[in-house]
Amino acid sequence: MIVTLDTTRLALAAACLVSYGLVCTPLWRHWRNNKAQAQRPAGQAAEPGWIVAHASQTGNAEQLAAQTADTLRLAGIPVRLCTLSALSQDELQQAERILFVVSTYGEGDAPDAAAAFVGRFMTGALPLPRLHYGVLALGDSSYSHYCGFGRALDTWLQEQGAQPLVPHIEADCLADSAIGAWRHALSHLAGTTDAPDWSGPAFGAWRLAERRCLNEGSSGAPIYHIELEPLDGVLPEWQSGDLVQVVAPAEPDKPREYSIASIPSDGRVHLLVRLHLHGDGKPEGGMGVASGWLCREAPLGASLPMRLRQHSRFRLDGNAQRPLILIGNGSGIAGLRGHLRARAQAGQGRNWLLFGERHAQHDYHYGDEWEALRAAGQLQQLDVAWSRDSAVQGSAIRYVQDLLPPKASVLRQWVAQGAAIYVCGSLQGMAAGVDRALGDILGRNELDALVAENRYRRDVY
Ligand SMILES: Cc1cc2nc3c(=O)[nH]c(=O)nc-3n(C[C@H](O)[C@H](O)[C@H](O)COP(=O)(O)O)c2cc1C
Repeated sequence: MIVTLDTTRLALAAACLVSYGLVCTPLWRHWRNNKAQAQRPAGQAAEPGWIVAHASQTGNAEQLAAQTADTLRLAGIPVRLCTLSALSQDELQQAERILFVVSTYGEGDAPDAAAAFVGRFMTGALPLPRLHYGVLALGDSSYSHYCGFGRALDTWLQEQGAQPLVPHIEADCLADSAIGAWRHALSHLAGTTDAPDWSGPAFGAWRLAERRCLNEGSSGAPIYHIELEPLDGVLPEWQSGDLVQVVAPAEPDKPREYSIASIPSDGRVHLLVRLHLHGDGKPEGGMGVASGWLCREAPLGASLPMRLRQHSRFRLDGNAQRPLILIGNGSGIAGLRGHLRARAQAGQGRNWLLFGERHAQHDYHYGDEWEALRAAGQLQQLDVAWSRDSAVQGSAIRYVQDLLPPKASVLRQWVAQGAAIYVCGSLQGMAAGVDRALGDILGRNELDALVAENRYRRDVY
């Protein structure tokens, strides 16, 4: 045996030992966890698992939560993946480790799916001394209440005595650096180095095949019907309610999302894009980067990077056989058009469309399609509100939400017959107004029950 007192050699040997330990510890934990799982009698939970809870409106937080859970499972850790509102008081108080992945909506609010959690727990005190937690907050720094809900949740948890496992992480527009930091923290917490690939599907090349302005002469900003086809000719699968992410050349790292207005049998992806005008409302005053490029600057035939994204909370899914009440305004008609086309294809005629815009003469987007569907018995009820026309005529019905109270008894009837309600369009004014009108007509508890049954779905922006 060679014994040395050379300090350099000793330091090197110590460093080797530490590195060896660092490499082995995760492997050992992985092995130990797998072994513990294998030895456990069926049905018996051997060690308290982790919970990964998500609150998501359009699916980003839900997807990241699922990837978080997969990474933990890969490290041999038992995980329960659920929505925030599915957590009971007992679970919260008994749990030792919960990872929260939450987005922010409205003006710093929780997504719809977390409303019950906020109402039940966050308005009061709930001692959580056992709990260790992490928060990944998704948001967009162009909103004034950046990551408002994630921050509020983090503060509330600390006030209840819960201990952060890592400082909360904020992801601005799903920034890679923040998602990377979360993955890194996760690998560290789980003691694993073999995290699965989290990157989304690659952007494909699509051709701008058709574009036409739908509202020439309107006092509102121009709105364009746009059709795109894949350059390689292979149309991907999607369902009505899904979204696309489009990248404009001037902002390659900030994809914009639009609802898909068509179904695969149309052979193309249709979008309805409102041209965003700055300043005085004239294109010379400046246009939105993505909408300006899509609606005006990109020449027909141009190729653009785009990918499709599942929007599970706005799909028909379990509501496909139910009567549908579709409520929207402005460009929100895009997502509703996808559903109406899917329904027509499936031979489901029990549909009721309520739509609001400015002028009957200029802003009845796809009006000929709605009239044709109605004539064919595929749209049982159609109600429209014209905000600028009614102002001139002195009518009480100005916005789409004003259509609801006069139809209260029909609405109750449809809901009693099992109808699902889909709302698509602007958050400001419309979504809150529709929500209030529905609450008044059906009762808040009934509306909350519809949310819980996935029969009240919103795609609002
Ligand atoms: C209508 C609307 C309102 C939003 N409000 C906020 C906000 O107040 N603060 C914020 O940080 N992000 C806000 N966002 C951005 C979302 O949190 C962000 O897009 C997030 O990635 C969505 O994740 P999700 O798909 O899981 O819901 C808003 C997005 C939309 C469409």
